[in-house]
Amino acid sequence: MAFPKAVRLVEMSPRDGLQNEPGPVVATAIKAGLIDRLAECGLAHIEAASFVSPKWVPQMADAAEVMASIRRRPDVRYSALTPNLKGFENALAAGVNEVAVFGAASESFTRKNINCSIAESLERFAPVLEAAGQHGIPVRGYVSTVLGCPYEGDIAPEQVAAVAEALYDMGCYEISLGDTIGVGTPLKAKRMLEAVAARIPMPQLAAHFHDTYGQALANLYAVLEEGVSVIDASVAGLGGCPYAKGASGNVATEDVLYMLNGLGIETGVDLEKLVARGHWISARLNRANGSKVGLAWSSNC
Ligand SMILES: CC(C)(COP(=O)([O-])OP(=O)([O-])OC[C@H]1O[C@@H](n2cnc3c(N)ncnc32)[C@H](O)[C@@H]1OP(=O)([O-])[O-])[C@@H](O)C(=O)NCCC(=O)NCCSC(=O)C[C@@](C)(O)CC(=O)[O-]
Repeated sequence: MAFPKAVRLVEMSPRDGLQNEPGPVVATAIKAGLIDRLAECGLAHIEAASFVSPKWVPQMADAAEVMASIRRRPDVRYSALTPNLKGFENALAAGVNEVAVFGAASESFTRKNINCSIAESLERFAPVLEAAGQHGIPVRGYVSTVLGCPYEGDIAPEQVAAVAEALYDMGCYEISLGDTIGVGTPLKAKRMLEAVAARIPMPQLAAHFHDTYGQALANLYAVLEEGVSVIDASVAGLGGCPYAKGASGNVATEDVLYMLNGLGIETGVDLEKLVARGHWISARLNRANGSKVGLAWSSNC
């Protein structure tokens, strides 16, 4: 299979990147400032917030305020996580363009993350899909732990495919496949993707890879070869996983973009501006920039 001509980048840093940030809650103005700066780079889909329980994820407690503070652009889709109907109603009131439900291929991870079984999670998502349909809001579906679980280890590709298919059949327009703890390797990623793509059309699949073991770019290359054309990434590699100590954030958007540019794949995103945004947010959070491209670019390497 040939590489896609164009890739849609879905920017994760305001949500996946910040939800697990240690220390004090990041100020709403910084979150909104990050989203606005990312939109200026040409990123057309930004996951801006999470309408989840503030007890579970305190960093996302100001989701509505973040949505109210951003300078909305008509060419940008602002999406948010919604684990249940309550989250959906709050997200709708805050004016999101799109929502996402999030499940996992592992029973243990599902329990730790959203406090229910896989079957119960699907039952909870059904009314979200129904309400979203009534309001014309597209719903994305996430499947976590597609290449390994911090509690159960290896996850069978067929198990990933079954959960992905259930979300797709429910009406999720796109399924994002999450290597939550970044343990995957390219061949494993290909095999998992093949199992899912046997049930869901490839254009409806997205790759959401974390970089804990430094494999994310290699894994992305492998699934690009198979025809994946939607990639989730986080500027400066922001993020982590609350259930896997030491897990890294999403692959850095700058690093993905540099690779895609090298492959001649269109994204519509400006790398120079993005590198500046990566430095901007790293300085605000007082943390090291996790993008190799960001660091190299700025040292004139
Ligand atoms: C799903 C629940 C709510 C279940 O949590 P629960 O405790 O089982 O829910 P509950 O229905 O019993 O409610 C408990 C309390 O939460 C409130 N509540 C209930 N729902 C909401 C809501 N939507 N917004 C605000 N508040 C809410 C509810 O009103 C109640 O408040 P209380 O009466 O105690 O004051 C909880 O487990 C939760 O919020 N989990 C979120 C976990 C999370 O956000 N994880 C990170 C995102 S997933 C991820 O990062 C992976 C991904 C997507 O990036 C892909 C990858 O990398 O693999």
